[in-house]
Amino acid sequence: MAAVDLNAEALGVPRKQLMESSGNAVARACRDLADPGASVAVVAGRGNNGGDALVAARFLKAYDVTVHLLGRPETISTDIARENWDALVAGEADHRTVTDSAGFDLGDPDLVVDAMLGTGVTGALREPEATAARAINDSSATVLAVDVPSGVDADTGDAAGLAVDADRVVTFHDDKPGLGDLDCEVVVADIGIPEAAELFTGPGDLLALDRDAQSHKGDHGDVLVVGGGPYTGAPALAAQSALRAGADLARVACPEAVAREVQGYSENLIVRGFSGDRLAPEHVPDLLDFAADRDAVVFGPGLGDADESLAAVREFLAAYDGTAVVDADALQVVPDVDTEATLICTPHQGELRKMGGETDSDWEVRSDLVREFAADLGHTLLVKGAYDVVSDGDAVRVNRTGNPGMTVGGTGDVLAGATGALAAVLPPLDAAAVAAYGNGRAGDLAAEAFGGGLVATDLLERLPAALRGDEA
Ligand SMILES: NC(=O)C1=CN([C@@H]2O[C@H](COP(=O)(O)OP(=O)(O)OC[C@H]3O[C@@H](n4cnc5c(N)ncnc54)[C@H](O)[C@@H]3O)[C@@H](O)[C@H]2O)[C@@H](O)CC1
Ligand SMILES: [K+]
Repeated sequence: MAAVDLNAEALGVPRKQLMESSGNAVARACRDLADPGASVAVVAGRGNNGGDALVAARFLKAYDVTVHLLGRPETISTDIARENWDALVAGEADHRTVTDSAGFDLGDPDLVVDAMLGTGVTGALREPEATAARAINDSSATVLAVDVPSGVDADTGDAAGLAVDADRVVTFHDDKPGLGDLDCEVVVADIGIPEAAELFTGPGDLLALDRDAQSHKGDHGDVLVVGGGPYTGAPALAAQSALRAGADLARVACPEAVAREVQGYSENLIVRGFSGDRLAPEHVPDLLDFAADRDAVVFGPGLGDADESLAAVREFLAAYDGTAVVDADALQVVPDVDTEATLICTPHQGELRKMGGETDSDWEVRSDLVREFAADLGHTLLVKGAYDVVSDGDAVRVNRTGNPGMTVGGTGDVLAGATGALAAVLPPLDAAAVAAYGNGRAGDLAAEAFGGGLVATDLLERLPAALRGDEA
């Protein structure tokens, strides 16, 4: 929800506007439950859940409304909730502040609006919320809960002890998993979050990358790039990109003949050579051993399309059960390989056709085609284009970052490496979507400096800023 929220904000629909819609939906539910003139007690906490109800109070002119704020106004935790409190006070609405539990008097209302806590609840209800919850549960009033009954965890439905016992819940945007088992009516209100906030990647998607401060080396991915032979820059770019996208370790397995050259691109890479000048089936057993201890493998950069190299990819995937990103020439083996592995395939539209997939110049039509093909394959697809389409066969995400300067060679290798790094820490669909977004943003930052003259290494340098969400 926080991710969708940020994406909506980036689309020009700020949180305060959503709060206004939420408050309006709460007021509508009140009108449903009580006749004009009825007494309504709005019990508001200090977060945005309370803020929703403070807005609702403004929409209930036909009722006898009393607003109880649990806590001192200075402790309201968000600006938008505080602004709505200030508006009620300035408008001389009937309001009280409850600074200790002894001071809470619910009165005898016909309807209670429970807006103490929503999705921001942590742990058991503290005071004065606990006292207020008991008073609400003891009263004979109809109880309308805002978003989720206070004290209930919206994800699990569990309450850490006491929770409000609601007659109805008006929840926002989407059903919450934890509300299913509650013994009350649940109404979902559309609060005007644009569909695009969920479909298109945006800054909210970067929240998935927030790191635990307690993390250790290796927690953020040990990525193996298998490639090189005819080309040496591609595997080096992909592996460096994995590091720039946050992996702790990036290794390259490439033919001995080019290992030195690959290592020469960067001392940050761990390069391991296998015999000869190209990947062949004889290398597979060793590679499988090596890959078993890695978090993700990136197959393809610079590999070429020699028959024996493609046969090796096929053999590898048939025996591998980890996570792999498949790019470039390696893509063509995917449709007829039987594998337990979780694959993220990163074709451009020409490669997609070569795999047997269809495409279309209209991105919406393309989205459906990509979803269907991903479902047929049983793998995640990231199909590159002006609008990148990502699908796991079920959900679809579309990425709009990037620019025409990125048609230069090597940007696909950067994307494949970043996808590998993110696949080590995120589910496949998210990894592909965030990688596409970050890669495109890195390209946009590079275009600011170099326009159509940008090169792939410019993206590498900008990938960390892009994945941090720095403005272009
Ligand atoms: N897109 C969204 O996410 C939207 C969310 N909205 C509302 O925002 C709510 C989430 O707002 P917040 O994140 O501000 O969180 P909440 O308002 O649910 O709770 C945060 C507040 O509760 C306090 N608190 C937490 N646990 C407590 C406990 N056990 N006992 C007592 N106090 C406790 C915190 O200190 C903080 O002041 C949603 O439930 C929904 O009602 C809406 O405004 C519309 C849009
Ligand atoms: K609530």
